[in-house]
Amino acid sequence: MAAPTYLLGAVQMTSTADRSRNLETAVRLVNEAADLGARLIGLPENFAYMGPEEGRRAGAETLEGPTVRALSEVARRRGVYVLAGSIAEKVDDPGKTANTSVLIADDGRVAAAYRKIHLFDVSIPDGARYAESEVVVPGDKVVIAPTPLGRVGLTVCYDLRFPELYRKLAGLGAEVITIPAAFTLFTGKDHWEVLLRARAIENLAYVMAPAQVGRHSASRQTFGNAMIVDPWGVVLARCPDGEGVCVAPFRRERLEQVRQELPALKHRKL
Ligand SMILES: O=C(O)CNC(=O)[C@H](CS)NC(=O)CCC(=O)C(=O)O
Repeated sequence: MAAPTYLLGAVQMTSTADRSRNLETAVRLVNEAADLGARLIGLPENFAYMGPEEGRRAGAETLEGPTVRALSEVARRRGVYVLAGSIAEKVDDPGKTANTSVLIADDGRVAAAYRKIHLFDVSIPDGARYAESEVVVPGDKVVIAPTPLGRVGLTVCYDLRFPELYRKLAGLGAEVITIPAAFTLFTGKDHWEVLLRARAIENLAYVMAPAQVGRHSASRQTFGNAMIVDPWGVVLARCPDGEGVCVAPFRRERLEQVRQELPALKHRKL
């Protein structure tokens, strides 16, 4: 029987090219969220490394690598689920990696892994150019993880702009949708909250969105505003600027009430 109520936790951090500091910060903030009572705790996209491309590829790991292992240890020790927002996962193509979100269970085992499907190939009007598909292989699988905390649907960052992925997750029974991100400041200031709340409202699900924040290098600045949104679209918790965590309750009764009062998922025609 799935837990009726528990706390979700979203981490906000400023990852850089300093891997050991990033991992130290990630572990510290997961522990902080666990201290606050959170049982499903998410880290942002690329929490382990944000820096020059060569360094990202050089540090690519498998799901048995040191980054996931370190977080598995925390998950097991604290008895919490940890979403390793995304890591650069080693793939067969030596020039590329996958951008993979890994859900680690409270016994330390990998419960699910999702490879980011939509890659950020965008020239931002502020001058920055992103060409993620030059270095990342896209995933092609929709991933839902049945857990004792509910059915968790995994997505990453730019996926947020593609509602059809979230519809598929809703069809698979998603109750909590995770969206770890490194949204740019430029797009995030206008789009991030609107899109997160829309995904929660239209799919009548909790949304947990850990985020990168602040300045990562001379040319990269992210929006932050890690948040937790309820199935009515209400922002239950939001991180203020800087590194930290925010927590908010998942309540199954609330989820079921909202779905009963507003049965839109049953009214689909297309
Ligand atoms: O580049 C890195 O170091 C880390 N990777 C990212 O930050 C990823 C891929 S480039 N960013 C996004 O998907 C931003 C999406 C976004 O901002 C939007 O949809 O508006």
